[in-house]
Amino acid sequence: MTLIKQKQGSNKPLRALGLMSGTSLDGVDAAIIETDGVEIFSHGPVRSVPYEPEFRARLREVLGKRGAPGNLIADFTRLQADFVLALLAANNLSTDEIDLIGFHGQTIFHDPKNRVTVQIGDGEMMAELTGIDTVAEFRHDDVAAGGEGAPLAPLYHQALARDLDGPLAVLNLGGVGNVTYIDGETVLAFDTGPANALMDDWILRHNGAPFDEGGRIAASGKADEAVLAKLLDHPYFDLKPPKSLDRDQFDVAKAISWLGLENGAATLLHFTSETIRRALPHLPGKPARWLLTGGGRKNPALVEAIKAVVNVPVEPVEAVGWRGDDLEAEAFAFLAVRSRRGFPLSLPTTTGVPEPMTGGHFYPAPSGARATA
Ligand SMILES: Nc1ncnc2c1ncn2[C@@H]1O[C@H](COP(=O)(O)OP(=O)(O)OP(=O)(O)O)[C@@H](O)[C@H]1O
Ligand SMILES: CC(=O)N[C@H]1[C@@H]2OC[C@@H](O2)[C@@H](O)[C@@H]1O[C@H](C)C(=O)O
Repeated sequence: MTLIKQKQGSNKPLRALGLMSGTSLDGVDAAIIETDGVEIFSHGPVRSVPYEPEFRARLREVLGKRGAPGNLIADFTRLQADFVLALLAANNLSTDEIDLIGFHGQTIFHDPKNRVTVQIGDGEMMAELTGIDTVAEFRHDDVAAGGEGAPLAPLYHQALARDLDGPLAVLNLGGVGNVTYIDGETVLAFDTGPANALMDDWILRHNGAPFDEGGRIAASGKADEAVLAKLLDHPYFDLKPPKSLDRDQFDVAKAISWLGLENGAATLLHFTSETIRRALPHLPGKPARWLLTGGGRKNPALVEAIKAVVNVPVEPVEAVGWRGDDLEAEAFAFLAVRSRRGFPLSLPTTTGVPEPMTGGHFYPAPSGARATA
């Protein structure tokens, strides 16, 4: 990466490393950026590592629970700390060249209406193991203040989009889907519905693969219209934003159980694209363009179905030079810097907090504890 010379002053850019483990449970992503919390000055090295099936199963076991065994939290944190050190070593960076880690952790439970959101991961241990100052627990304060606690990437989307013409929609197709509508200073966001999680679960159960590569299985089937209508008959889609979802909030197992592999996959894929149709009336205007991020943008069958729904250009975020595999890790690097600077992480229009709010908990690295990378 080309590292810019750091500006002096209170808002000098920091070199931050974001760590994201998303609802797909597919693995962990890390990305380094340089930012002052407003502008992004450079995009640095990235790294992704898939979880071993056994580790994924351990995470899956605690989904929907309000806590996790201490040894899982410690193993999860250690794995991510080792991953940070490996990323630095691979890029000849030492730990003292990184100012801050933004450690999202793994969401295992999300119930903002009852003011609870649980991300496992131990920020203090991360700071100790890496020797790098760490910000964690990004969603807690938002939820405690009555916000949804999610999505949090929208302010990063807005920062990235500052030179692009609006109105545009950034659609993240992860385990859960979330959209950010941006038009100048207007930014509005919410979770659209399930994106890949239900499809992944279906494929895993039926043929043991982690996901439907290229959407090929779904493309070889036919969506069952009656089942689709039943799935879409859910109060979530009529709720006005802000709104957010837990990974497993849609229990579709019974409705689709009798469908075969291909038709079940096709039905779930169209369920995802139809959730976008249901999102349209909640946007403040009609986006002139949709930019897709997250793993679902690599599923051509899903992308085609979304194109048919929105009827304006739909492109991967790479079309505007962003990094679709790394955007969320970058977002938590960005948010970590904003947290240190006391800048808002969320707005009434992104999570429903009563007023723009900062958040995140700071864990300073113990002095003299710089790990060798
Ligand atoms: N080549 C591909 N073909 C089809 N689907 C793919 C492909 N690559 C990734 N995906 C889908 O994308 C998912 C991973 O997406 P991503 O990494 O954006 O999720 P995440 O970050 O865990 O989720 P979230 O944004 O909800 O936290 C995979 O589980 C899979 O369903
Ligand atoms: C509670 C939680 O972890 N939500 C995730 C999830 O995954 C996608 C969607 O649901 C989004 O709301 C959020 O993640 C992204 C990174 C966000 O906060 O912007």
